[in-house]
Parts: sequence; C-alpha cells; structure tokens
Amino acid sequence: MDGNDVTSDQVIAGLLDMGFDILDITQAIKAVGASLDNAIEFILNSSHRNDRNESTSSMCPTDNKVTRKRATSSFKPPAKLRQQNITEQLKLSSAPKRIKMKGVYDASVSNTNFLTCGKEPIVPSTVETGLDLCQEIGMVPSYCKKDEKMFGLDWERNANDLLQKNFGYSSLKGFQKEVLAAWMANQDCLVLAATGSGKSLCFQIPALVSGKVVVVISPLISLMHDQCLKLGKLGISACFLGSGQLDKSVENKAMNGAYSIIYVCPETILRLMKPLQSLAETRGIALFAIDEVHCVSKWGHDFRPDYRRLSILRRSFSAEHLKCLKFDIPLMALTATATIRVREDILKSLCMSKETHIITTSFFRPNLRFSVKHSRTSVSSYEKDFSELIKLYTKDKTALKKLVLKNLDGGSKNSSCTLNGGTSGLDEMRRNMNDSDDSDDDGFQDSPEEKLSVQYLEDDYDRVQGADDLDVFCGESCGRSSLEFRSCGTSDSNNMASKAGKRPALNQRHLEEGPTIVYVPTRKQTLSLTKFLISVGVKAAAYNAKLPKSHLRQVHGQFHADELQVVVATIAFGMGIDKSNVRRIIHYGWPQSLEAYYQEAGRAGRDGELADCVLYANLSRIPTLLPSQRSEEQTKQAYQMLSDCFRYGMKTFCCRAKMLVEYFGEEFSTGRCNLCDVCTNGPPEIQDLKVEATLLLQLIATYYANKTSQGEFSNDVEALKLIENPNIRAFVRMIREENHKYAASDFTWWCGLARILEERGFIIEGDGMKHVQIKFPEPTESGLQFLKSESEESFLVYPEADMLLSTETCKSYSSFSEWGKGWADPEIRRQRLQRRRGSRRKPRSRKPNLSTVRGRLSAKLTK
Ligand SMILES: Nc1ncnc2c1ncn2[C@@H]1O[C@H](COP(=O)(O)OP(=O)(O)OP(=O)(O)O)[C@@H](O)[C@H]1O
Ligand SMILES: [Mg+2]
Repeated sequence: MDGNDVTSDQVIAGLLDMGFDILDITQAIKAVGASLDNAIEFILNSSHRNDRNESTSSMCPTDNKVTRKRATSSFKPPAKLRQQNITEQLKLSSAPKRIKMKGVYDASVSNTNFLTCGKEPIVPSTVETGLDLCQEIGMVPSYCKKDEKMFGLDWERNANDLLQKNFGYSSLKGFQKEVLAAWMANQDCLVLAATGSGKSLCFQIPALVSGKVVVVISPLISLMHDQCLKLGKLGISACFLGSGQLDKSVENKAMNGAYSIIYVCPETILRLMKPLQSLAETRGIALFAIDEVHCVSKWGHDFRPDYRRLSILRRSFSAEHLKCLKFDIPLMALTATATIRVREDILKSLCMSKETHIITTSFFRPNLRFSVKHSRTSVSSYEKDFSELIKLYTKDKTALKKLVLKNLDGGSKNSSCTLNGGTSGLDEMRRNMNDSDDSDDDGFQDSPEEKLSVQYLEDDYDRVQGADDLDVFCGESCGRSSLEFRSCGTSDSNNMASKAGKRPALNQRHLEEGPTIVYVPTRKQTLSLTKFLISVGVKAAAYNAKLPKSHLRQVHGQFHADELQVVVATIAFGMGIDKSNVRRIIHYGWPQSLEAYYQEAGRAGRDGELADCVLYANLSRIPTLLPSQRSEEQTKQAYQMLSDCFRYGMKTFCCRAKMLVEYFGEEFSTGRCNLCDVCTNGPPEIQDLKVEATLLLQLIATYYANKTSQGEFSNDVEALKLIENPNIRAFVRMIREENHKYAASDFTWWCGLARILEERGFIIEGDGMKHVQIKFPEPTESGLQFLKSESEESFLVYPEADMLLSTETCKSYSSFSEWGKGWADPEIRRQRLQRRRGSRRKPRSRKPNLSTVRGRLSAKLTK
C-alpha cells in the first residue's frame, strides 16, 4: 500500500484498464507494491530494458531471473512532477525576449500596443486588473469596438503586417481573409476548412489586430496546450482554463485581461459567464471562437453535450443583454469535418445569426495517397503488415544511430521512456542504450521545454473524436513543391491536382523521412504493437489516454522533436495535431467513422508533400462499434457512420479521395485523384451477376410475398418456413442448400451482393434498425420490378472487396491464404469445425473477468 491508500485490487483494475498484460501486472505489483504510478513505471521501464537486453521477444514476459532482478532493483519511483502554469512554462521556453509583467509573460501587449495603436510599448509594472492593464498600456477599451479609430480602414494590410511580424508568414490565405472580413463586419462565421489549412490563425489574428481578448473554446486540453505553447514561443500571451489547469491564479489573471487569447474547455466556460462579461466591459472580447465545432452536433462523430450549451454565449454577449456592447460579440465556429446535416445543426444549436457567413474550402488533399488493405489486424499479422515500415526505419542504420545518440546526448533521456524509443539491431546502439540505462531509471525526465504547466492531456476514455480533416490547398501551409498544384481554396477548386491525369510532382523520397502514426482501436493494441516495433529496432512509442501523463507528455515532445519514428496511438492522439512532416498514417483496424478517419488521416502531409494513408482492415468481418455510452438515437447514428466507413473500405471502383470528399457534401469535379489504390490499380473486372442477383432477390421476395399475403407460408415455399428469422445468413444458407452450384459459395460474397442490391435500391433493411451491413433484407418496389422485367439486360457490377476476397484463387491476402483450401465448402467447413470443437479444451474468454483476475492476483501476491 502506498500513502494514497490504494488497494492492490484498484491498482490491478487500473492497469488492466490501461491495457497492460496480467503477467506484467503481477510482476510489477510484486516488485513495487500497490502503487499505480510505480507499477506503471516498472512495467514500462522493464519492457524497455527487455528490449535493450537483446531479445526480440519483448512481448513475452521474461522468465530470466537476472533480468527480472535487475528490473526490480534498478527501479526508482518517478520523480514528482511539478505542476506549472503556462506562463511559467513559457518563460522556460526559448521564446524571444518580450515584455514581462508581474507574473505574466504577455508579449501580445507589446504587439497590440505597438502595432495597432502606433505608440511605443509601455511596460506595465504591475497587473492589477484588466482595466488597469488597458489603461496602463493605453489600450482602447471594449466600448470603442472594432472601428476605424482602432484599425484604420486598411485592416487587411495591418493584419498582414501582424502575420509577418508574429508568425513569419508572407500573407493571409484567401479563406483567412474572408473569415477576418466577416469578423471585421461583426458577423458570425462558420468556417469549414480542411485540416491543416490554417483555421487557428483566423481567431488568433483578431487578438493581435484588436488588442482585445479572444476566447477559444476547444475540446481537448492537449490541443489547447499545444496552441498555447506555440503562441508563447511566438511571443503572444495565451493561457488555457479547464479541468487540467491546476494553477487557479491563471483563471483570475485571464478574467482580468492578462492574456490575449484564452483557451477554455466548454465545461469551464459555462461557469465563467459573469467574469467574462466583466472582461467584455473592461479589456473587451473580440470574438468567441468555437474550434472543432462539429462536437456540437449529435450527428457528428464526437458529440460533446457541453458544446450544445454554448448557445448561452449568444445570449450573454448580445448588445441587448450587455449594455456596454454596440453589437453582439461575433461567434466564429470552425471545423474540418462537418457533413451538411452537422453544419445545419451547428448553426441552430449555437443560435448563430441568420446572416452567419459560411466559408468553405475544398476538403480534397491532393498529396494524400489513400489505400485499403486486407489484414486480420491481429498480433499474428504484425510481422507481415509492418515489414515495409520496419525496413524503412531500420535500413539506414547510420541515421538511426545518430538518432539514438542524439537522444542520449540531448539529456532528454528518451530512451528510458518506457514503451518508446526502440533501438536498432546494432550492437553499438544497444550498448548506447544500455549505457544510458542506469541513469534513466527514474523514469520520465523532462527537459525544461517538456515540462508542461498542467496535466494537459485528457484524462478521459479514448473518445471517438474526429473532425475530419481535409486539407484544402491552401498554399502556404504546404511545402514549396506543392504550391503549383494547390489552389487557394474555395470548394470548387478541388480539381487543380489531377485534371486529365496530371499529377503533381510528388516527391517519393520524402516518404522515407518523417514519422508515422499508427492508429489502433484499443489501448491494449497500442502497447502490443509498440512492443513489437521496438523489438525489431523501430523507435516507437505508445499513446493512449490512460497512460501516465508524464509519458504522454514525453511522447508528444519527442514526436514534435522528430525523435520518434512511429507513434502507436488510439484516437486520443488525433484532433489538432499539427506537425508538418508526418509521412504516413496507418489505421490498423476499422475506424468508427469516415469523419474520424479523415480527421486522423489529415495529420499526414501537412507540408504538402506526398504522404500515405493506409487503412488495414479485416475485410471479411463486419466491424463492430467500440463500447461507449450512447442513447438509442446516437447508437443508430453511430451504426450509420460505421456502415459508411465499412462501405468505403469495400468499394473497389471508386476513387478513395472522391468518396471521402463527397461524403462531406463536396462535389469532386475531377472525378479521380490518380493517386489512391483504386486509381492506380484500376477497378476489378466488371461482372454480370444477373443470375445471382435474381436468385437472392427472388428468395427474399418470395418469402415476403407469402408472409404478408397469407400470414402463413404456402406449400410452394415450404422451405422458407425454416426461416424463422429472415436474415441474410438464412437466405444464403438456403441458396447453398438448394443450389448445388452455389453449395460452396462464401457467405461474405453474398453479403457483398446484398450490399450492391441495397445500393441499387432493390432491397432495404427490414427491421427499421441501422446495421453496418444489411441484415434483414426486404424487397422494394424497384426490386420487384427488376424481378418482373423480362428483358435480357445484364446486371453488371464491380465485385466489392469482400467478394473478391472470397473468390480469388490466388489469394494475395494473408489471412485468407492461411485458411487453406476447403473452408469454402460447407461440408468440409462443418466437419472441420466439429473436429475443432471436439479438440478444443477451454475457450479463452476475450475479456478477462476482472474479479477473477483480481482475486487470482491478490492471492498470488499474498503468498
Ligand atoms: N497564412 C498562412 N501562411 C502560411 N502558413 C500558415 C498560414 N496560416 C496557417 N499556416 C500554418 O498552417 C498550419 C496548420 O494550421 P492549423 O493548425 O491552424 O490548421 P487547422 O486548419 O486548424 O487544422 P486542423 O483542422 O487539423 O486543426 C500551421 O502550422 C500554421 O502555422
Ligand atoms: Mg485546428
């Protein structure tokens, strides 16, 4: 027991929850007692040491006594992390020297004063209140509003000056200008712009231009923190408020106008209405920006109920309500992933004005190469699926060696960090890693830069987040070489890239540089895949919301510093990550929605250079929803989104980029990207499936005709009586039994055909529910017409991925070839399964029963 009165049971439950192995947990608790932090440190450190100690089998718990002993004896509890506020943090960073106020690093004061008021900056000696501050620095208080007095007529030039001076960019992008113009006109604004297009600047610039405070509502602490840190380095004062902000003085300072930009989570802003109203009266509030605003909508992929309550902003900061205002404080809502339905919901839910300016850019990202591959996505397929990646990252041993040496040299002691920092196979590198071992054992040692002010990572379950992300061409955020094919973004400009097969000259070489993010569905998989990658010499790290914050912080830091080759993450490492050179996004398992998929894929290639987005999914299995609390309505919506995602993976004839872009309601005028797997490999051979389509449809139609007209089944369809539950499986079983020709046909093949029939409008889902794949097919009027038509017309279709998978003779898919011949034959399959059942001892339950496990472990520990 540690001082926190935590029981072994609680520690075990916590560790299991994080995805650790039972054996690791047992070892850890034996070694360090019932302390969650220490146990985590122990496991993570020991896995790293195992890796360095030669073995490529770090996935297996070692029974090497020496190793175990060493791991135990070298363990030291983690150093206590001091919580800092963001201002302290910023002081530590290498930002240029700016004006310092008492306790607050607030460079924006100089910016605004200097640039907008045309006076020399005055250094305030103290900061008592926001009003004091305004008066002291000669800032124009809010009641002057945005007007010519403050900005002059040439606001655009002013804004560009500020952009150059503060951010180092030459000019605003087209859509950014539009957004700023709307804000200048005191209009509400909905910004739908691709990931990486530069939405953040739309709300950051107003703080500089106006000298007032910008309040940004953001869903993730990690995101807020990242942005504050970046702004701090640029000399712009910013803070964030939320559950993670432990320094209560920050909130007071913020409400007194000490920061130019306040990031706040929706939960927190709801209780800050009064102080914010005071702030509006004193220093002034330029705008409320609601970032990742798709979180407002139940129809989006990351619904956050508190976002819905943000309608209070319109009421509380209207000119009618707050007498000091001449006009309502504008709302600026931003997202990269909102379907048409979500957009409408946003406008309504936030009570945005009828004149809201809606600014969109194309979602198409011409430098992203999408592809879908079949895989079981299990531990057994790691070796095959990641062989290319491993080769890529371990082939340049010199580079890797340098990387390791840099880490060791840099004092950040990254190599000590648990599940990150793999080594190459080189002995020398191993030595290096081992050399650093002793000094590393105190765990997560952070460089001052990495010491962040608060617990900035969501202590939440790994939510399905998403914002889709599409990137529009927007020039400057992209690398030079891609400028030629990027336009400056309106929604009809998506065709620049691939007109008439003309591809931008994307540089293949760049694919070999830059990190990879692998998204896996579960926390456990982040750990197992990371272990695997480390064991073969890749510098990889795991990231899931339940891992210790110090670890996550370190992974963040290392990732941004290019010290990691691969981050294996859940969706917790998604929204807002802004790193220019991510070359590869791998989804290892079905995402829960196309919004989430596109949002995560959009982390890649933000420099405009070629980047790969590969989805590995088990194409022969229907994906399932990850557990989450959902209402009935939300469940339906979640199934719809999962189904859309599944269909995206199954399609074999449609350009992937087109499917994605059109999913978000944008017309993809070019028709194809010329880069994705479908565009480059071409569709499969078209097939006439008239016979099969008729057979399936006939069966379904007969069943329903008999059922509805007579209540009972006639003798003609005696066999149909067998179908108590008219689901697709039963229909397929009947086809197999009744038709010798199809006796050995595969169920998944018929599922594919049923999907096609559904898309053509010949069948619909019969139980009124939403399923990922049609389950209870019912004929439609068009379906019946199709059956009645006497014409000889063929029924031409491109077989879908699962159909191809089940019929290919020479299977290129790993899992399928493993099945061996014969499985397609129902009789052989039945016999084999029977044999298997007989020989099976005890089925291993997928989820360990927590109480049994705890009991077992507790018993062991007390021995
Ligand atoms: N006018 C500009 N010129 C050059 N670069 C810019 C400009 N505006 C923004 N950028 C850069 O573009 C990158 C992406 O910006 P940002 O993080 O705001 O994207 P985003 O649209 O919010 O993406 P996401 O939806 O993924 O959050 C940043 O590194 C930013 O500095
Ligand atoms: Mg953003």
